[in-house]
Amino acid sequence: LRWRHQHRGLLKAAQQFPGPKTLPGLGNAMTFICTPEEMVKQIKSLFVNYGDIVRFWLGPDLNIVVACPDELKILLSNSKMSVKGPQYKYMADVIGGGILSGSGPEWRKHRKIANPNYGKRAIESYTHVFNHEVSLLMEELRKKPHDQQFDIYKDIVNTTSYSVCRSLMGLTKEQTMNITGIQEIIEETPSIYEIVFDRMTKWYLQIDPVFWLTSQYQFQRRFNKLITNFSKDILKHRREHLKNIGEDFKLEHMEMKEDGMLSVIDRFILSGELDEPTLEKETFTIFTSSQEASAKIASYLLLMMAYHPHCQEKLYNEIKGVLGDSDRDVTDDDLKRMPYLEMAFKEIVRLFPIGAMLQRTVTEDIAIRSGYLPAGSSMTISIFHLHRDPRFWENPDAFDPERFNPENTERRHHNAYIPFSLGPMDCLGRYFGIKLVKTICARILREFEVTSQSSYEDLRVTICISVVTLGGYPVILKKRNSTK
Ligand code: HEM
Repeated sequence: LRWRHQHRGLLKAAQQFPGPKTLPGLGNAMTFICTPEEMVKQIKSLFVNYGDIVRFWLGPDLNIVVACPDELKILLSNSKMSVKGPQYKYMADVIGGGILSGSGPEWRKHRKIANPNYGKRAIESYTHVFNHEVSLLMEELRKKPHDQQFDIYKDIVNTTSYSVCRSLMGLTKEQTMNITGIQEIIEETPSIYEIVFDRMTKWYLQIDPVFWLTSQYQFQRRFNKLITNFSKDILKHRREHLKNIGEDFKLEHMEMKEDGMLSVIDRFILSGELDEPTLEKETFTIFTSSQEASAKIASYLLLMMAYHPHCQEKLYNEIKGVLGDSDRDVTDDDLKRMPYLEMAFKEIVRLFPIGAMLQRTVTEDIAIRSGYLPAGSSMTISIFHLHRDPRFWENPDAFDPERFNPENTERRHHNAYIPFSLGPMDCLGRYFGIKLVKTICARILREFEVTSQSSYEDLRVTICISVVTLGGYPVILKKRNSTK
């Protein structure tokens, strides 16, 4: 009763918006106690039953789900919207409240320090590292037994992880291979995100004493120790490296707006702004925000090519036209000459977004078309459902890169496509991810024809922070005749 009295303004404001019936204390939290696949349907049914702006309560948190693209663009770009929502707390329990799950002055400071390494010019300087790591991947793929199906994500995630360590984090190949616990971290990261997402969506796991009784909590504790040791090791290497660099060089490169000569970790250390525990968490965040997303998108792209041979043929001809028959490095100029690869990439991040659902805290009342979002509520956006909304996408679940040819792009509702989010908290690593994914896929598809024993109709996906498949990324690689 006291809660109702204290929050009567929020309760009243909630009445502006339609939404499902609530249970005392729980609100609509029970809606999300279901199988992962059911959850995707439950969220869709909210839009179908209640329209573009829907309210639901996760316990005491009022969520207003906005599905109208024009409204979304304005809201995400609004400075009053640069506080991440309460559900990010469960992410912060693992990666800290910094660049990926934090808000306010701390987040702003970290983002500003890291920014120079994510610009286009800095990413250009990573060409050699990306290609070297992909060459090692190609060697592994060539050893795969002929005609045997395997989960390609497991190979690609090593490539993306090592690429990140050797570019954004500044480590040598040898240091990367020997970072404490790197392989365990790579293998267990999907499980930790499952736990985080479970806590975001299951009300009883949000009660700390209940969570502490679970095996998930034990796993999270162990994983957090892995993170600490992993990050300590990386920080040690970078501190040793920085001792041997002149002060003028450091000053000059710290000032640059776009630059890959210092690593992100160097910038965090040199800024002097982060205490040791924060440095450790942020070191892991820089790693995890990039390796997982890039590996997933590359794996989806290859799987979709396996499921859509006519698209693969078109893409193969484009890649072969640019790279010829040799297994040479892929450059930025090469990628610019691959428009179909760009279209395929865009279609992948439409269907399988990395930030499938976002949440922001409304810090002050914000006027919208049909009323206002009250301070203290959360705005929730389902990029997954926006990208499959039949009002904006014909045959929305079908894979069709042609949606992104210039004519169709022109015709489409521009704000209905936000794979990297929008506004001050948009994706920092888009250029990094795009280039790494394209480099991996162009080189694999040039040398191998990709097939699968399953078909697109068999693909089952769910939301677990990003969109994940329930059966991995099962492909068969067959060497093309013309490749050397
Ligand atoms: C390749 C496909 C990728 C997609 C589709 C993607 C998408 C997104 C989205 C939608 C967000 C907003 C998340 C939110 O507000 O909750 C985000 C945030 C972020 N992404 Fe990505 N991402 C990708 C790859 C990467 C890569 C490779 C990196 C790093 C190299 C990266 C680094 C980040 C960071 C640091 C943020 C937090 C930004 C902030 O809050 O200030 N992402 N990404």
